[in-house]
Amino acid sequence: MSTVQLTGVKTKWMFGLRTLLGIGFLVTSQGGKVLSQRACSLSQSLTRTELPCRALHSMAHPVKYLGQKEAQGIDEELFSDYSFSVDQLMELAGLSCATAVAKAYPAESMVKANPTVLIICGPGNNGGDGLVCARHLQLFGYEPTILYPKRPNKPLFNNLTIQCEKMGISFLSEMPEAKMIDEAYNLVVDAIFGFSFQGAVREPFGAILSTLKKTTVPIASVDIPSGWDVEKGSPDGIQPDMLISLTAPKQAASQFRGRYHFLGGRFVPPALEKKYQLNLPKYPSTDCVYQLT
Ligand SMILES: NC(=O)C1=CN([C@@H]2O[C@H](COP(=O)(O)OP(=O)(O)OC[C@H]3O[C@@H](n4cnc5c(N)ncnc54)[C@H](OP(=O)(O)O)[C@@H]3O)[C@@H](O)[C@H]2O)[C@H](O)CC1
Ligand SMILES: [K+]
Repeated sequence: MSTVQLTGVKTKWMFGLRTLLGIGFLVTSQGGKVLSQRACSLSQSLTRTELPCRALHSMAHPVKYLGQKEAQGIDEELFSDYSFSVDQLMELAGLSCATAVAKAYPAESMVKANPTVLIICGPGNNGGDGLVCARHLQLFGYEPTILYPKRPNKPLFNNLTIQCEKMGISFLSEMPEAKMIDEAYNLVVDAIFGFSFQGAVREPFGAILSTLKKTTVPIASVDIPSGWDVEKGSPDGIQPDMLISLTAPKQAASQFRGRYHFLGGRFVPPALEKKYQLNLPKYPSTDCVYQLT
């Protein structure tokens, strides 16, 4: 065991193969980028199939990056033509997010004494994915806490909220300051906005995103980094360490500079994939996520 100082946080870490691959350690995005590049080249020379990097993947099998209208069209078709319910897909989406988090940030390697995770949920289905993710993270041995400032009064979201409460997950009444987040949590899951986000950010989310920009703990964004234009991204926005694209990446994902890009939401019927020419990668075995980078 050795001890290193990362942005003022005393961090114990094992220098094993996992470290070399850049998986499982919570560092700032700057440190993350270095590890990420390292992980990519190492993985290519060691295990090409286990940790495919963006370039490797895109050469062999380019996944389609969706525009906003196309993403909403596929979503709509899943519900209308294929008769899925929102609850069904949200459960699979949220489970994918929790699984991706567990793969990239194993609870046992978190730098704080407890594997605490702050999950910030927005007012739409992206927020619902966050609630499901919180529930599964709890089952995976993490200590999730939820901030859910704008709750739609609909059975779906009420039920998801009750499920989390009954599982002993705490809900915060207000957004903590950046310093407090850095002290108390290992990771923030950003489930504020997904592919329906448009225009200038309205409160209370403007203040929440400003605070998130000041934090140094890694951020894992669900589907889109919140506040980013769904197609063009946002150079001044939050810069997550992880992105979990659901169904297929959106065009903004091409601006993502974090370490981990996962694909989740393994629920797309083959005919729909073919119609939209999604070119989804083959998920390994029974996995519900695929690591793109
Ligand atoms: N097919 C799939 O891949 C599935 C993905 N899922 C997840 O669903 C989201 C998309 O969900 P949707 O409800 O359509 O939209 P969002 O969650 O992105 O956001 C809608 C809410 O956000 C508010 N909003 C929009 N823009 C702003 C803004 N500028 N400022 C503040 N608030 C904003 C909007 O408010 P309104 O007042 O405009 O109504 C909505 O309340 C997708 O990304 C995935 O994460 C499904 O879970 C499963 C299927
Ligand atoms: K998000």
